[in-house]
Parts: sequence; structure tokens; C-alpha cells
Amino acid sequence: MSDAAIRIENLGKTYEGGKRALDGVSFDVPRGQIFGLLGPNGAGKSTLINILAGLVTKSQGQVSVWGFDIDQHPRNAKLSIGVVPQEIIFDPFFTPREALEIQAGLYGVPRSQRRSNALLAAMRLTDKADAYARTLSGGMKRRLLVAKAMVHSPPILVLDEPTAGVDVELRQQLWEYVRELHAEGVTIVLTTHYLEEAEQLCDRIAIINHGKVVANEPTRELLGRAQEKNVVVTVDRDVMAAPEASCFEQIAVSGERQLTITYRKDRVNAGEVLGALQAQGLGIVDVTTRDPDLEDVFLSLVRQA
Ligand SMILES: Nc1ncnc2c1ncn2[C@@H]1O[C@H](COP(=O)(O)OP(=O)(O)OP(=O)(O)O)[C@@H](O)[C@H]1O
Repeated sequence: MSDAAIRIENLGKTYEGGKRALDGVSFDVPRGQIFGLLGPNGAGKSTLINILAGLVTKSQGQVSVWGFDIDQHPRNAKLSIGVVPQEIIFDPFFTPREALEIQAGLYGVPRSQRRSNALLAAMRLTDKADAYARTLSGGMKRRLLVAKAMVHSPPILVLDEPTAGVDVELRQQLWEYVRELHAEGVTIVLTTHYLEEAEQLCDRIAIINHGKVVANEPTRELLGRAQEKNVVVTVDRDVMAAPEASCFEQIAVSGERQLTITYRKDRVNAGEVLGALQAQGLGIVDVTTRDPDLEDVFLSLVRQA
């Protein structure tokens, strides 16, 4: 049995009409982690998640979920995963409690093991337990989708863009719940457009672009890949032309007495950069720096691919 929560090997998907959405994708999602799947629009993220959820059939490759091959043991694979889809789809005439009970029935969860009330409470939907789904706000509907995905207590929860178009408070609540599940040992896979969110939440991140994996690393290592650093330096006199020095990757006059310099932090340190300015007779009045974040890494990887 595979020790990965999800193992994807050489996965390919070509849609009818010839669109190649996934092209030889391989990676493992380690058990117990929060795993981020990132990529620009149309990269293939939803296709991959829909294959995991059994909603899209793959064209090539192997996928196992919690050690169960999705072709050989589809039922066990399905029982091991809960998927929160990107789009909100509901029968408007069911109440949240009924929706959870029906979902539990579909998964064959015995009545004695159902936990609709606990899920409604965790998703702060107790007040709305018996209201029609059509009367719920967008945020409440999204929370109900998360509860639905967890009715069978799967060891893996997959969230496809769970915070797209969702207000800040709900995002925070959702992440709080995700962190609680993670603390209980649930493996989490999420796609998000909010890189900052991925940076804060994920242990590991895979980036896909045009259906191919372009990075798959622990978040910290991925961030460490961004070696370029920017400093904005205010100097004590007007500068007409940018001074030159070998330790600058780039330099530009960005204000009357301001220079913006890019340097590689694996080659030089900030002291050398400032020293090079002082050596040219400029006095340093102020310095601000910015560490590269996931957005910089993401853009550089996606540009290269
Ligand atoms: N049912 C389909 N039939 C044909 N092409 C499709 C189908 N679904 C998706 N595609 C195409 O496959 C590619 C990957 O789409 P997918 O939805 O997986 O990307 P994504 O990374 O999830 O993007 P987004 O972030 O916008 O949801 C896109 O070019 C898309 O147009």
C-alpha cells in the first residue's frame, strides 16, 4: 500500500475536441499535510481534482487515493476523499440538515455514525439547519459544501478554490476549520488563486502550468528559490543617472533622490550594495527592502515554462 495520501503517476487528460488539459503529471501528496495545488487559469487544476473526485475520466496514467487505485478500487478510493467543488450546486428545496443526511446515505454511513449536527456546528450553520438551502447566503452555501464533503469522515479533504469570491471573514473561518481538520490528521489538498494564502497554509506546493508540473516542493524551499531581492534607497542628493556596480543586477532612478536596486542575495549582501553607492560619493538617508514572496516565485516559474 502506498504511504502517500494521493499518488499521481503520468496522468494525462485530453478532452473531446483535442484539448490536452493534463500532460504527464506525476506527484505524491504526503499524508497529513496541507498541500497546495497552484497554477494560472486553465492550467488543469480542476481537471485533476475532478479526476480525483471520479467526475472526469483520465486518458492516461495511474492515480491512487489512500492506497486505492481509482480504476481497481473506485469505491474505496471514493470513500477516502471528500471534495468541495468550485461551483455551488444544490437542490434548493433541501435544508442543510437534509442535504447532509442524504449525502451520508449516499456514502452508506450508518445512522448511528452520522454527525450532521457536529458538522453544522463546525460550519456555523446550526441556526440554518432547517432552512431551505435557497435562503442561505453564498458564504453559508459554501460552508454547507464543506460539511457535505466531510459526512463520511474521509482522511483526505480536497478544496477547489474554496475562497474565490468569498469575504475575508468567511475565508478566515474556513481556514480555521481546515487547520482544525489538519490537526486531527486529515490530509488537505487545496487550490487557490491567493498565493499569500498558500504561503501561510501549505506545507508543500505543486505548481502546474499548461497541464505540466513546473514545481513540487516544501513551501519554504520554494520561497528560498527566489533569490532576487529589491532595495529602495533614498540618497542625500539628486541623481541624474543610475550609478553602476557589479553587485547590482538592476538599478533604476525611481524618484528624485531614490534608487531601486535589485541584487541576488545568494551572491552579495545588503551591506555590499550600500557600500557600492557610498563608494560613489552618495550618502544613504533611508533604505527599505522587500523579501521575495510566493508570487515572485510563481511568476518566474510560470514565465519560464
Ligand atoms: N469539459 C471540457 N471540455 C473541453 N475542454 C475543457 C473541459 N474542461 C476544461 N477544459 C479545458 O482544459 C484546460 C484546463 O482546465 P481546468 O478547468 O482544469 O483549469 P484550471 O487550472 O482549473 O483553471 P481555473 O483556475 O480557471 O479553474 C482549459 O484549457 C479548459 O478550457
